[in-house]
Amino acid sequence: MAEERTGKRRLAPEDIYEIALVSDAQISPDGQRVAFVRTVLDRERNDYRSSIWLVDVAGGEPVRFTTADARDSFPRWSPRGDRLAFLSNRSGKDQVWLISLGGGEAQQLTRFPEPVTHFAWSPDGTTLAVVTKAETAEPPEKEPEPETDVVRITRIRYRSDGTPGFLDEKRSHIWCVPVDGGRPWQVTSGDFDESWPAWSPSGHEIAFVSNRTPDREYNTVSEIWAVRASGGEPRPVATGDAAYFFKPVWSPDGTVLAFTGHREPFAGSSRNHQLWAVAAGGGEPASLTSALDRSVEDEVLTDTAASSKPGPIWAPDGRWIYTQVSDQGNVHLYRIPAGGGEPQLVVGGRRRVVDFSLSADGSLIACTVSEPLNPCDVIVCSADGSGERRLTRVNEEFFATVELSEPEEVWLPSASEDRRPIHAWIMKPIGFREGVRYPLVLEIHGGPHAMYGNVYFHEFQLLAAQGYAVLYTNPRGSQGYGQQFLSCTRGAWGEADMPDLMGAVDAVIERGYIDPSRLGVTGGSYGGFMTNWVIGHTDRFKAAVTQRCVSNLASFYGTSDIGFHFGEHEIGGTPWEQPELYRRLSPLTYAPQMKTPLLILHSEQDYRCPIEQAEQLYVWLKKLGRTVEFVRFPDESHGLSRSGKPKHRVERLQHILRWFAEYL
Ligand SMILES: CSCC[C@H](NC=O)C(=O)N[C@@H](CC(C)C)C(=O)N[C@@H](Cc1ccccc1)C(=O)O
Repeated sequence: MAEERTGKRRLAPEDIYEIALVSDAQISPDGQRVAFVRTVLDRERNDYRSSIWLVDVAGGEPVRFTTADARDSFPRWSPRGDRLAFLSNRSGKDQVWLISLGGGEAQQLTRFPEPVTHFAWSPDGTTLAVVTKAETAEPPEKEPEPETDVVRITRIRYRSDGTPGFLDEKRSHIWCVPVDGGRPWQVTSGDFDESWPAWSPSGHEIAFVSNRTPDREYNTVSEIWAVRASGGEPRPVATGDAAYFFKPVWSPDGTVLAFTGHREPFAGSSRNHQLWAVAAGGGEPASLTSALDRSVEDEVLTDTAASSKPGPIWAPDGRWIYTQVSDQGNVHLYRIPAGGGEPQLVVGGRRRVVDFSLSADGSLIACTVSEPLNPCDVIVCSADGSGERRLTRVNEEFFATVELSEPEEVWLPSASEDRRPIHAWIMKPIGFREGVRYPLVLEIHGGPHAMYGNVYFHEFQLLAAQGYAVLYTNPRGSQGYGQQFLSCTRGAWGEADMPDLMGAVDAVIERGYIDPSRLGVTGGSYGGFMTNWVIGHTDRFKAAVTQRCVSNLASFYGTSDIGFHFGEHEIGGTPWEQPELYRRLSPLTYAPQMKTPLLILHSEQDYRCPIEQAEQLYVWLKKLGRTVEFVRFPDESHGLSRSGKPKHRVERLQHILRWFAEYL
C-alpha cells in the first residue's frame, strides 16, 4: 500500500478545501514587501473567502493584512507605497477600499450602485481611474422595484457566461475618484463598454480598451483609445476593424503605448497574442514579438488557481517591456526590448508564471508561480531573473500529508500520417508497481486554443490517487507551439486532433503498464466536444465522461454567448452557408455509433455551451438504448470545475470517480 510505504494518505475530492490559493503578487514601490491575495474555500458557507496578505521581501512569515470575512482582491500600492487600494465585496458589491500601511481599519472609498471591476492609481496618487457600469457615484436611497421580470431582447449579444448572465443595457465606463475626498466624475460615456484604464505618466490622459466601431454589436473588435482624465471626447490610438488589442500600458516617458493582441478580431484565441507598440499620439502599431511565434498571454488551463489580471509592464528606464509568454505547457516571464530585438527569458522553468509586478526602480520582480506539485506560491527575483527566492510556502504542510503523482513530460507520435510528435504528460497511479497493468484516463483540454501544462491539476491528481494512469496532451490546435500548429483545427474540429490523441494513447500503452481494455476518456467544453467525437469514432474506450460539452454545432451557433462569431470562425461559415460541414463536424451526427458508457456533466446556467447541448446528446443516446447518465448542476455556469460553489465542485469530482469506478 502506498500509504504504508510513504506515511502519506491519498488525495480526496474534498481536499479542495485544504488548498489555499495565492495570487496577484504586488511588490511595493520600494521593493520591501509583497502584497498578495489568499483565497480559501469556506465549507460551511459553501463559498470563497479572500484576504490581502503581506510578506517581507527579506523573508519571514506572511501576515494577514485585511481581516474582514469577505472577498478582498486586486491589491494595488499607491505610488508612494503608503497605502493599498483593493476591491472588496464587504458592502455587498465589489467596491474600492483603502487601507493605510501605517495601521488602522480599511475605509470604503467608492459607493457605486454597480460593482467596480478594475481600477488604476494616478501617477501622483491623488485619484483612481475606476471601471463600473454605474450611472451615478452614489447608490439610490431605495433600489427601484423592477416593473416586470420579463426580459425583452433586441441585441445579438444578450447573455454572457458567468455573472451576471443576462446582459442589461448598462455600459462599463471609466470614472475618476479622488482618493482624499471630493466628488467622482465620469470620464467616458456612450453606448460603449470600456475597460483596462492606464494613466499616462503625466496624469493628463487615460488610455483604455473599447470597441467604438459602428458595427460593434456584430464584430469582436477591441481598440485602444485615450481620453483626458478630466473627461471629453476620446481620441483613437490603435483602432479600426482589424484591431484586437488589450491591456495598454504607457512607456515611462509617455511617448509610446504598448499593448497585447493581434490583427484578426474574429480569429480570437486562434491567433497568437503579440506585444505591440504605437506612438502615444496614435499611428500604425508595430509588433515587438512577431518573431517569437508564441502568445504573450497565459494560455494554460488548471482547476486550481485564483484569477488575477496581469498585463505587460514597462521597466522604469523604458528599455524593456515585461510580459508573460505561453510556451510548450509553460508560462514564462520575458522581457522584450522596447526598441525591437531578441526577447529575454526572465523567469523560466517547468511552471506557470501566473502574475508578476515590478518595484518602482525596476530592480525587483514578484511573481505568483504554479508548478505540477505545488498550486501556487509567491517568489521574488532580480530584474533579469537572477537571485530567485520563494517568499511563501502556502500549501507545504498540506501536501506533506498526501501523496501526489509527478507528471512525466514526454513527446509522443501522432497517429496521423505525419507522425508529428505531440507534447504530453503521463501520471502513474499512486501505489504504482512494476508488472501491474493499470486503467488509463485520457484528459482532453478545451479551447481548442488553450494548453495543458506544468501546473497542479486537482482532477488529474485525484484520478491518479484512485489508481488510474492519467494522460494529458496538447494536440493540434493547442497554444504554445506556434501559429501553424494553433491553426490546424480550423474547419477540422475532431478530424485534425483525434489522431494526435490516439497516437499518444497507443504510445503510452506500448510502455507496458496500461491495460488496453480499460481506457477512459474525459474533457470539458471543447474537451467535451472531443470526448463526444472520440466515442463516436472509436469503441476503444470503456467509459467516458463529457463535461460542459458541445454536441451540435448548428444549435451551438445560435445559443452560445460566443456561438455566432467563435463557431463561425472556427468552423468556417454559418450553419446556413455550410450545413453539410456543420453536420459532418457535429458529434451528434455520430451518436448511433457511440457505444461507450457515457456520463454527461453540465451546468444549468452554462451560457458558453448551453445545457441544450447535453440534453440533445442524452436523449439521443437514451433513445438509442445506450448506457448514459445525465448530471445537472443548478445555478452553475461554464466555470463550474474552477469557480463553482465548492460543494458542487466536490460533487462533480465524485461523479467522475464514481463513473470510472463503475465502468472502467
Ligand atoms: C471568448 S472567445 C474564447 C473562447 C474560448 N476558446 C479558447 O480557445 C472558449 O470558451 N472555448 C470553449 C469551447 C467553445 C465554447 C466551443 C472551451 O473549450 N473552453 C475551455 C477552455 C477555456 C477555459 C477558460 C477560458 C477559456 C477557455 C474550458 O472551459 O475548459
